[in-house]
Amino acid sequence: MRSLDGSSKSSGNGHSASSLSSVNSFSSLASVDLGAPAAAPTGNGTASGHSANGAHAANGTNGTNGNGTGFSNGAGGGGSGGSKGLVLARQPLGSYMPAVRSAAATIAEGIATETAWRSGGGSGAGVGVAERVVVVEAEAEMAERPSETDFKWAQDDYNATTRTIDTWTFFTIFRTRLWLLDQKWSYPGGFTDAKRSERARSLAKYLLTSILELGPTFIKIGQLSSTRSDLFPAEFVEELTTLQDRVPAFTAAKARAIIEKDLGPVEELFADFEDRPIAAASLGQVHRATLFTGEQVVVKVQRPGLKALFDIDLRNLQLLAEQLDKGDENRDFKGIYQECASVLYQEIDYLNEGRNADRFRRNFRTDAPWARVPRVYWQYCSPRVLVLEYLPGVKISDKAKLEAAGLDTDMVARRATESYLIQILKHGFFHADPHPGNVSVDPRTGDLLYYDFGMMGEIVPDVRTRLLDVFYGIYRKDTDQVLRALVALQVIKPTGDNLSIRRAIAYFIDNLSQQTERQATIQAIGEDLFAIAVDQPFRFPATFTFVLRAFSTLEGIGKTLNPEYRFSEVAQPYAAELLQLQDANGQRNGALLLEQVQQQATELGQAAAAMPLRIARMEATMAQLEAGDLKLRVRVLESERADRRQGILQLATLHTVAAVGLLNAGVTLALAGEGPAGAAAGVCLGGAGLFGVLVVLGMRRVQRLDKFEKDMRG
Ligand SMILES: Nc1ncnc2c1ncn2[C@@H]1O[C@H](COP(=O)(O)OP(=O)(O)OP(=O)(O)O)[C@@H](O)[C@H]1O
Repeated sequence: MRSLDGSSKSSGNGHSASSLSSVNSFSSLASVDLGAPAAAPTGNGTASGHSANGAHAANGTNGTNGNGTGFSNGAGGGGSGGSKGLVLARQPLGSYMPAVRSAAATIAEGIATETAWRSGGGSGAGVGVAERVVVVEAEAEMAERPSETDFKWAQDDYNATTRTIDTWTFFTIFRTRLWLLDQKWSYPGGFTDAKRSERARSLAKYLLTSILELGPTFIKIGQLSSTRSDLFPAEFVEELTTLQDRVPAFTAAKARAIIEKDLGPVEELFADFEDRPIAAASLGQVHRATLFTGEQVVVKVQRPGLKALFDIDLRNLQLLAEQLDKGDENRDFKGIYQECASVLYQEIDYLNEGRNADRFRRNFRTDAPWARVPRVYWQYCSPRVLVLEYLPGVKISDKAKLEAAGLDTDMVARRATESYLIQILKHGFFHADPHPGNVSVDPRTGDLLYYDFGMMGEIVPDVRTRLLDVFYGIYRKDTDQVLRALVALQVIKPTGDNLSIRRAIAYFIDNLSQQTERQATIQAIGEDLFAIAVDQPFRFPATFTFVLRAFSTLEGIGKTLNPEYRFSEVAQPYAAELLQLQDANGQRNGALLLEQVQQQATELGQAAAAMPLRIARMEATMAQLEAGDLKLRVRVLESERADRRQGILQLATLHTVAAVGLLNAGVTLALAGEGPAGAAAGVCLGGAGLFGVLVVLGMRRVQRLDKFEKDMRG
C-alpha cells in the first residue's frame, strides 16, 4: 500500500509512479466516496454500494455485476510492457479475468461516487472525460494485478525449505551477477561503460522481478531500500523506486477467517462487512464495514501466514547480512538488517499501529486540530485486525479534486509541511511514510487526514538544543561541532574512523554555502548527503532517512499543489517558532537564531580556552598527520590487503554459486529416483560438498586477514 518513494526524481512531485500504485488507485477511488453512498446515477454505476458486488469480486469467484465499462481495456493487460510484464507475462490471460471483473466493479463504484460527489452528492451527471481517464488507468492497473495462484508464497502448501532454497538461489544469482558487473574480462567483445550500464540496468530489473516474486518481506525491504541512495548503487535504487505492491488481494473468505479466529464471527461483530477490499497491499488489505451502532469503520486485515513468512525470510536475511559484513568493512549490513527487521515486525503488529494512531492523534489535538487521525475501536482489534473510524477524503496530491472542492491548495501544502514540522521538531514522533496514499484532505473542512501508522519514527528528545548546535557548527564552519551534534542527534552513526566523516562534513558545509536558495531543495540536499555518504565509514540511521524522505515527499506534494511552493519558505518561520526563537513580543525572529548561535559560540570559545594544552597539541599533530604522506603510505598497505581480501571473497562467491547449483541439481536428481539419476545425484552432491569446503576455507582466510588487520590497528 505504501511505496517508500518520497525521494523519487521521476515524477517531479516527490513520488514516483509507484506511489500511485494499485492500492492508491483503489484508494483514490475509495477516497472520493465522501461518505455519500453511491447513488448510482449513471448506467454504469450499478455495482457500487456496500453489498451489490460483495460476492468476492476481489477473489475472483464472481463479482461481475455492473461492470459495463470493465472489459474494454483491461482484459489484454496481462502482458504489459517493460519491467512490469516480467512476472505477469508468463501467466495465462484467463488468470486476469477475476481481477478485471473486480477492477470493473471498483471502477463502476468510483464513477458512481465521484459523479455523485461532483454533482453535489445526488443526481448523476454522467461520466466525464476526467473520470474516464481514471477508469482506464484503474482498469489497466487492476488487470495487471495477479491472482494468488501465480505466487508460490501465497500457496497454502509453501514450506520453509522451498522458501529457503528460493531465497538463497536469488541471493546467489544476484551476488554473482553483481560481481560480474565489474569484471572486465566477462564482457564479450571488450568492456565499455555503455555495456556496463546496460548490464547494470538488466540486473536492476532482475532484482525488481525477483523481489516481486518473493513477495511481502522483500517488497517491504525493497521499498525501504529505495530511499537508501547512501547504501546501494543508483541503478538499483532507481529501479526500486518503481516497486509497487503488485501482490494479489486475498479472498474475503480468508479475511473473514482471520477476523473470526481473532475476534469472533464477522456477522456478530459488524452489521455490514464489505467483502471487496477498498485497498490491498503486501501486508494487508482494508475493508469497509458498519458497526451495530451505525458507525462506519474500516477493517484492516493482515495477510494470512505473514508472520511465518517473515520469520523464515528474516532468518535468511540475517545470515546474508552476516556474510556481507565480512566482505565490506565500510558497511554495517547487520545494523541495516536489524533496522529492517524491527520496522517489519512493528508493521505487522496492528495493536502497535493502533497505539501509534492514538499517540499521534493526542499529539495533534492541541498543536494542529486540523490534522486528524482516525479513532481506534479497540474492542475489535487484535495483532492482525485493526478497526478504525472511516475517514474518507481526497488524496492530497490530487490538485484537481481539491480545487473542485473549493479548497486553497496552497493552504493544504502549508498544512502538510507544518504538520510535519510539528511532528518532528515538537513531538519527536512522526509518520515515517507520508506518501500521497497515506494523507488525504477532508473536502469539507480542508483538514488533513492521516492513514497507516505502522511505520512511525522517533527522534531523540533534546532535538531543539542539538539542532541549534548543528546550525551553530555550520554557521561557524566548525566541522567537529557539526559532527558531534549530528552524532548526538543520531543523524549519523560512526562505524569506523572519524577522519573521513569529518572530511565529508567539511565538504558538505562548503557545498551548502555555495548553493543558491533555489538549488537548495530538500531533495537536492538529500542527494548530496547520500552521495557523500557512499563508501564512508558511517551510515544514516533509518530515522534520519525517514525524516529526509518525509520532507522530500512533502516538498514534492507542495510543488504539485503550488508550483511556487518552497519548503524553506514554509519551514523558516515555523522552525523559528518551534525552536522558540521569539522576541519579547512573541514575534518570530530569525535574527535571534544568530544571537543564540553567537552566544553558544562564545560559550564554546571559553570552554576551548580552558582546554588542556595537551589536547590542543594532539589536535595539531592530528592535523599534521592528516596532511602528511605518512597516512598515504599506510593507506597503500591497507588497500593492498583489502584487494587480497576482496579476491578471496570473490572466489568464495563463485564457490558458493557452484555449491548451490550442484546442490540444487543433486536434490532434483535424487528426487527423480534411482539408477543413472541416482548416480548423477551422488556426483552433484559430492561436488556441492567439495565447493562447500572451499567456501569455508575461503572464509577462514578472510577471518585470518581480518584478525591481522585488527592486530595491526590495535
Ligand atoms: N480510516 C480510514 N478511513 C478511510 N480510508 C482509509 C482509512 N484507513 C485506510 N484507508 C484507505 O485504505 C488505504 C490503505 O490503508 P493503509 O495504508 O492503512 O493500509 P496498510 O495495510 O497499512 O498498507 P500496508 O500493507 O502497506 O501496511 C489508504 O490509502 C486509504 O485510502
